[in-house]
Parts: sequence; structure tokens; C-alpha cells
Amino acid sequence: MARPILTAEQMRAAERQAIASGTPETTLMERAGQALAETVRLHVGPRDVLLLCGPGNNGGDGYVAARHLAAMGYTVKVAAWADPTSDAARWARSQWNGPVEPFASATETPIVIDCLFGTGLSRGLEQSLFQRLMLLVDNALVAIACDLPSGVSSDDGALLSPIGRYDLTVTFGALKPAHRLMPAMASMGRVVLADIGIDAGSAWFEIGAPDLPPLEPAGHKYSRGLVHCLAGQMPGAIALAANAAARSGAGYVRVSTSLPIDGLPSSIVQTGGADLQDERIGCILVGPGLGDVPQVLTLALTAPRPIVIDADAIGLVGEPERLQGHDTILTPHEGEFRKLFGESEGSKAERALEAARRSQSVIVYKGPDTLVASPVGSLAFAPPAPAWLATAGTGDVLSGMIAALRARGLGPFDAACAAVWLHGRAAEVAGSAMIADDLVEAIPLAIAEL
Ligand SMILES: NC(=O)C1=CN([C@@H]2O[C@H](COP(=O)(O)OP(=O)(O)OC[C@H]3O[C@@H](n4cnc5c(N)ncnc54)[C@H](OP(=O)(O)O)[C@@H]3O)[C@@H](O)[C@H]2O)[C@@H](O)CC1
Ligand SMILES: Nc1ncnc2c1ncn2[C@@H]1O[C@H](COP(=O)(O)OP(=O)(O)O)[C@@H](O)[C@H]1O
Ligand SMILES: [K+]
Repeated sequence: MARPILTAEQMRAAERQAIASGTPETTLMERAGQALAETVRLHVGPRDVLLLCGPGNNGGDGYVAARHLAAMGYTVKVAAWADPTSDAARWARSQWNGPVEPFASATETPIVIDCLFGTGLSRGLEQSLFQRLMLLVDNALVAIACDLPSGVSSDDGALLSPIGRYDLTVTFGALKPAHRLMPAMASMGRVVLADIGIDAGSAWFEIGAPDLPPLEPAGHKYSRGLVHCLAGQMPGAIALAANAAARSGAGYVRVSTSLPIDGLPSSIVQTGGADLQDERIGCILVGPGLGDVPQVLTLALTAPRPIVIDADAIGLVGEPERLQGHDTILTPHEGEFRKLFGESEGSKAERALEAARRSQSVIVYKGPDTLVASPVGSLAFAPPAPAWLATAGTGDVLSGMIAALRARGLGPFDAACAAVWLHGRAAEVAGSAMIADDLVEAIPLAIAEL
């Protein structure tokens, strides 16, 4: 299931909308705090709990959770860094009947819940505060963040001050960009989304398991999708991509290459020529192992077919505007992105959307926090993928997977999202010692699980 993602401002607007529709702010806070307590009960054993409460509504959620956890039988301590400053947080504080100790006297506890700051964080925490918080968090058996770890900038995932390592983050109504952007996402643990009755419809979302189109009972190899790969100076990379395309359900994979490629399965056809006007081609793939051969990219762009542009070909595009009018998906990593789009300002999300708009292409902006952006403003955030994807050739595998799903008939944005999800899942299936070739082998297993 795709989960919606909202910026802090969009979240506040959704909250105002809910309040205008008759749900009081205190009801939203009650639901948030209760959901936080329920999540603790579901995931964590009956150990002592320490809630750290800040002055805003994040702290308010903490007082509500404290009340519910105590009612569930947990031994609960509450420590406040400052008195509540909002009406809803004052209300929540008034409903908590237990003691509240000063933050400075809070001691290590098995379960620590950070309710200091959430989407309202406006600057880094002062040093004495973040140092003490990190000590409590890192020495807890289980550390839980309410909405966000305190210190995280909600919209771009930056750390305004250092944070510890959390096991679980419970968020409300929608995920925030920081839940899926580096560096923040690496320290959040599992992110649980609680429904608090806010309508969080959004053009931004976390990618969920894809629905692949069913195969036609009377289908044939061309109707399942023909991927045409253009080889270049280092054919090993295109071989990986072609293999990945074949294993992602393309009916036919063809490679134009002037040098015979050893070890390519016989089911993948090698040709000397490149008839890109062939109307059966569902997607052209250019870039892996291409080298500095701009004519091959130019050839691909003369064909009126969908194109995946990866690796070396990205650097050969020149001006992003050149791609307007073509049906293109670009798959840059950080270096390739900067080479084509320059050193643009803003968060990774904003830069991805701006790149998609300039090139009128779907952009798969890769990394530990891969984003898929469309020219019309849709933005998909990949769920966390295993760090062992950081090995040579896994990007070639991804571009082959995207080309196959595009050739199978998915739209460019959906094909990219589906491939990114399956790529991460295949890496989990392949295990931490995998190389890119093993990742290819794991693709059918990941697809079979759907
Ligand atoms: N939106 C929704 O639908 C729902 C939201 N809910 C919850 O509300 C949370 C957002 O609440 P919020 O807006 O009150 O902000 P919050 O994160 O508590 O912090 C603001 C306070 O901290 C202060 N402050 C900031 N930075 C600081 C710093 N570095 N060091 C010191 N102080 C600092 C700031 O003061 P100031 O910046 O003015 O100094 C202000 O007093 C959200 O994360 C979620 O948990 C739920 O209840 C359910 C519905
Ligand atoms: N630390 C990481 N965690 C998760 N995924 C990663 C990480 N580093 C890289 N990846 C993923 O691995 C792939 C690497 O692609 P790329 O950088 O093009 O490598 P190559 O050119 O060697 O194929 C991308 O899909 C990227 O999102
Ligand atoms: K928090």
C-alpha cells in the first residue's frame, strides 16, 4: 500500500481542514497519543517507559500516550523540557494525573519515547538538550520517536542537531518527507503510520508493492514487451541490464552490439544493427556501459519509442530541455544528476521535481533515498532499501527492470515506481553478500511474491 507523504505546512493545512470539519484539535491529539501508546503495546514488551515531552503539540501527544500507557499497566515516567505552550498541549498535560519531572533529572529507562519536537521544530536543539536526549535514546532498550526524532527537519530530512538511533517512529495522518530522506531516515527505525482521521490525499507518497498488469492469456512475446538495449564500449553493463529486463517479464530482449557479448543467455538476441523504427519495440534502453558515444543516444532519441536513459547516456544529454517531447525516464545517481541538472538549490524532493519539469521526463533520482518524480508533480519516495545495493552494477539492473515494465505497458512513472520497489525487494531476497548478478536472479522471486 502506498502511504501519503505531506510537508509540515500541508500537514497543518490538513489538520485545519479536519478541525473545520468538526474534529477538535484535542480529539486529533487524543487519537495521536492513543495510537502512539497502542503501537508501543503492539511492538514492545512490558518494560518501564519514559516519555520526554516538549512544549508544543508533539509534547501534547506524549502526555496523552502517558495516560494510555499507564492505563494499559505500564510503569510510566514523564519528564518535561518546558511547560506546554499550546492550548491542546496544556489540555493534554491537564489530563495526565501522574508526576512530571524536569527533563534534566530523567534517567535511563528501558523504553524511551521522544515527544520533544515534531513538525514544529524551527531550529537545532541546544547542546545540553540534544546530548542528554541522545544519551537516553542510545541507552534505551527500545527508543521510539513521536512523529519525528527531535532534531530532524521534517521537509528535507536534514539534521538541525545530532540525533540518536531510534527503533520505531510513530507518525500521524501521513508520513513526512524526512521519513524517507537521508540523512534522517537512517536513524528512524521502522516508521508506523497511524490513522487519526485526517484526510491526507497527496501527490507525494511512499511506494508500495506494485500491481503488475496481468498477462494476456492469448499474449505472445511481443505483446509482453520488447526491450531494445543499445550496447556501447563496455558491454558487461548492458548485459546485466538486458538480463534484468528479461527476468522482469519482458517478452523479448534484444541487444544491438558491435562486439559479441559473452555469457549473455541465448534467449537474449544480439544483433549488429539497430532498427529502432520497429514498432514492436516497447522500450529502448541506452546508457549502461555506453562510454563516450553520443551518436548512440542521438540514435535512440530519433526513435518515437519510450526510452530509459541511464548511466553514461545521462551525461551525454547536454541540456535537459533536449528531452522535451520524448517519452523518457532518466535514472541518475547523485553524480549523474548534478552533471545534467547542475548544482541546484533545495531539498532532494524539490530538485527531483524541478529536474522532471525541465526535462519533461520521469526522473529516478537514485541513492539510499531513491525518489521518482514526474513532470506533473507526482513524487514517490522509495521505502528503505538494503545498503548492500551499494555495489557495482545494481543501477544497470534497475534500468533494465524499468525498461521491461515500461515495455510491458506500464506508464513511465508507474513503471519506475514498480521497478524501484521490486529492486529493493529483490535485494532483500538476494541477501547481504549479493553481487549485481545475484540481484538479477532474485528478480523473479520478488515478482513471484506479489
Ligand atoms: N498536524 C496534525 O495534524 C497533528 C499534529 N500532532 C502533533 O503535533 C506536532 C506538531 O506540533 P507543534 O506544531 O506544536 O510543534 P512541535 O513539534 O511540538 O514544536 C513546537 C514547539 O517547540 C518550540 N521549538 C521548536 N524548535 C525548538 C528548538 N530547537 N528548541 C526549543 N524549542 C523549540 C516551538 O517554539 P518556538 O519555535 O516558537 O520557540 C514550539 O513551542 C506534530 O509533530 C505531532 O506530533 C498531533 O497532535 C495530531 C495532529
Ligand atoms: N546505501 C544504499 N542503500 C540502499 N540503496 C542504495 C544504496 N546505495 C545505492 N543504492 C541503490 O543501488 C543502485 C546503485 O546504482 P548506481 O549508483 O547507478 O550504481 P552502478 O552504476 O554501479 O550500477 C541504485 O538503485 C541505488 O538507489
Ligand atoms: K519527537
